[in-house]
Amino acid sequence: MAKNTPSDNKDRIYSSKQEEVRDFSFNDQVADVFPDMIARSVPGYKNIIDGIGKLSAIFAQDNTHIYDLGCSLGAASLSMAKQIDKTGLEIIGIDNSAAMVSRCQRNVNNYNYGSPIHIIKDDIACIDFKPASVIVMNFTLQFIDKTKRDALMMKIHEALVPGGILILSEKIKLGHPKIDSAIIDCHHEFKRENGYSELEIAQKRTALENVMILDEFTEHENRLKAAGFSAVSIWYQQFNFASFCAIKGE
Ligand SMILES: C[S@@+](CC[C@H](N)C(=O)[O-])C[C@H]1O[C@@H](n2cnc3c(N)ncnc32)[C@H](O)[C@@H]1O
Ligand SMILES: O=C(O)C(=O)C[C@]1(C(=O)O)C=C[C@@H](O)C=C1
Repeated sequence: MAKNTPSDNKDRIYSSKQEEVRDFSFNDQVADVFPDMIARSVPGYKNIIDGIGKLSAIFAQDNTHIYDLGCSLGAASLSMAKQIDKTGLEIIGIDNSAAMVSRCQRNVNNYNYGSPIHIIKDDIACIDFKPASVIVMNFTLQFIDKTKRDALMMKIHEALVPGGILILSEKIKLGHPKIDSAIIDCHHEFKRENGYSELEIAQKRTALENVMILDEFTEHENRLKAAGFSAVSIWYQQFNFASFCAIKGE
């Protein structure tokens, strides 16, 4: 197959000028190119996926559930399944995009690691959790209605067993306007270095404007502490992309 054809799964969604840029959605077009899109858009994505596997291997407890909320194509679920060595675990990946869920199910079917992975299509704001030792939200909370975030963190804290961990990765706002602007420039440079044009960067930014609503680290920290988490820490950050871990006290 020729290299630069649309069927090579390379993200070219915003490469042509669009009359009107529609709100970003996790549809078939996005799901088809998602691994390329996220690797070229999120600094440190591969390291974070690997780190989620390593952290979850430390915090997973026998006979509990592991959740991957907003699992997309299952990258975090698969990293955890590969790295966790515990018994009686069930990994549950949940996403409300039909396009993601069907492709994720195929990805999961192609692997056979220790713990079973179940993929469910649902809205994570409405699910009932089973007792969990690890809950992952890798760049998902930023797409959840801001008014629903506090309640979701409380539900997650309640679902965790003592000593359990939430691993939460987010694109964040930096506190100071000058620093925020400089770091956004660094992120755009990262995208340029990964082959995105000015038009692609600008159109994607417009598409995300109403659907991806960012919080500052302090807002995340306050929300997690208010939900009951006893320890909140950043374990990875590159530019305005960070991953936190929050532990439920024993
Ligand atoms: C940036 S992607 C997450 C990437 C993925 N966690 C990974 O590590 O590759 C955000 C995902 O969250 C899902 N999502 C957004 N809102 C959701 C909701 N209310 N319920 C379930 N999934 C949701 C989207 O469909 C999308 O697949
Ligand atoms: O901030 C951007 O420009 C992004 O592309 C970020 C981001 C994300 O953080 O989820 C947005 C949508 C895609 O899922 C991939 C990456």
